[in-house]
Amino acid sequence: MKVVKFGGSSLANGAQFQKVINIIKADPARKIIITSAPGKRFADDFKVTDLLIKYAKQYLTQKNYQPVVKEIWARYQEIATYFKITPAALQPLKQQLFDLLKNNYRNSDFLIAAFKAQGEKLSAELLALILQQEKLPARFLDPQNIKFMVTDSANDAQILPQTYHNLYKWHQTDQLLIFPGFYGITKKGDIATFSRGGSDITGAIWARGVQADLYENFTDVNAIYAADPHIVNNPCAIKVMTYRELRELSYAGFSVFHDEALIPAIQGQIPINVKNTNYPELPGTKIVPAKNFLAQNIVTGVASSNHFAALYLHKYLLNKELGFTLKLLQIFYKFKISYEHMPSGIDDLTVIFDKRQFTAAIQQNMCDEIKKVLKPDYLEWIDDYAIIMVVGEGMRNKIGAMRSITAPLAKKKVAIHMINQGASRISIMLGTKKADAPIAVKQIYQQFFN
Ligand SMILES: Nc1ncnc2c1ncn2[C@@H]1O[C@H](COP(=O)(O)OP(=O)(O)O)[C@@H](O)[C@H]1O
Ligand SMILES: N[C@@H](CC(=O)OP(=O)(O)O)C(=O)O
Repeated sequence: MKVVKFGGSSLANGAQFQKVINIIKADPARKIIITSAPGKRFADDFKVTDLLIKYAKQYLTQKNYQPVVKEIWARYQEIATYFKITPAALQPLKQQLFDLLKNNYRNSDFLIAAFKAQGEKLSAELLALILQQEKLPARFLDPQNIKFMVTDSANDAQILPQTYHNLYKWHQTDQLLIFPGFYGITKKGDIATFSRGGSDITGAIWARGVQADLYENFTDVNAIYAADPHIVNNPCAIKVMTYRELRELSYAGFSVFHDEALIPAIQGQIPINVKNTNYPELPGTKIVPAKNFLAQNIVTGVASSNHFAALYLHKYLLNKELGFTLKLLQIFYKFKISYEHMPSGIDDLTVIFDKRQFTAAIQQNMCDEIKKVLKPDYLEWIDDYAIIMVVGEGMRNKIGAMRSITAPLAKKKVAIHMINQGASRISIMLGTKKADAPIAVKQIYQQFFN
């Protein structure tokens, strides 16, 4: 059996829905279908998820939300009209969207989560209606009814282990199950979403839960490329890569596949195939376990990401000071801040964070407390920070890899603020200024792929 996820670009309008239906019909093994909310139809268009967030915020701030809710419904109406779905069949879907404001929510975070999740729910219900109209044995599954349980974090939930047990019941279904991506239900009964792009995670959870033979992830590119096509023109397509290669590259900027979605796939050892809805006959990219994987190149891909900040601390004899790092981590814990990396020297330490966790106040208070408790000789908050990740199973123990990465950067006068190699044997991480990140990606790509 295959679990198949269609991204927002694959469900953006009626014509895209038709391609999805053709793909479902083409292979009877495609039994469990995960939907995203309709995405952009053209470059300046809006994703339905973003419109739903606007709807929630306008409602919360008592602004006029009528235009945006009409705009959202128009997206579904357009698809329904394409397939000649009757107004009577459509009415319950429309009602849910308008009724969102009538429900009770624990707080504004859970309200936003519930509004946001409605995009994938309406896509799934509409797809089920269309497939039923085509006489296919399709059935919409509600996360509430089947107990797709997640943690209590409104907009950044994690799956609860009991969900895998609840999903296994469906492993031999002879129906076509249509399930909304991106969200689940907390123990208290609220809707909570994964982080943005999280329908990929739902698909991976289902694939592990029913022990699928394959997790197909349909998107709008022919393959995962060796570099982000927004940065490098016409990058090479990757035919096969390992889970951990993609995990590291997704973490550092390959937005085509959510980095957290790799974890259920790895746990269940489910192979993944990323494919293009517009050209389903193409092979796409296969993502497989490292066992028996033979690397074709030294480097598989190079990614960059800008949402980082760094805290640099200098204190003489830091290496001898008992409990220095312990106290530092206790301060992060107090401010509910997780850190990403912590490269260190004898008298220096840099801590790299995902800066989306910070407000100006948290940043200020945390730095003040660090100064008070740890008394560093020097503390600097570095906001202009990007991470470049060069990844490849072929890099393991490869002599000269570091020189091949840094030499082309020197040519373009890109300064490297940090190099981290060691913990992961298949990647090298570099810190640069944000403006240098695309130059660095292009240079490293040229070095290994041209
Ligand atoms: N290395 C990469 N390979 C392929 N696509 C990438 C890469 N890095 C970023 N992308 C972007 O990811 C997009 C697909 O992801 P996403 O927009 O989430 O699709 P979907 O709507 O199918 O969920 C592509 O259109 C491409 O612009
Ligand atoms: N619709 C959600 C979840 C998602 O995964 O979307 P997409 O498949 O379009 O990346 C979002 O925009 O975040």
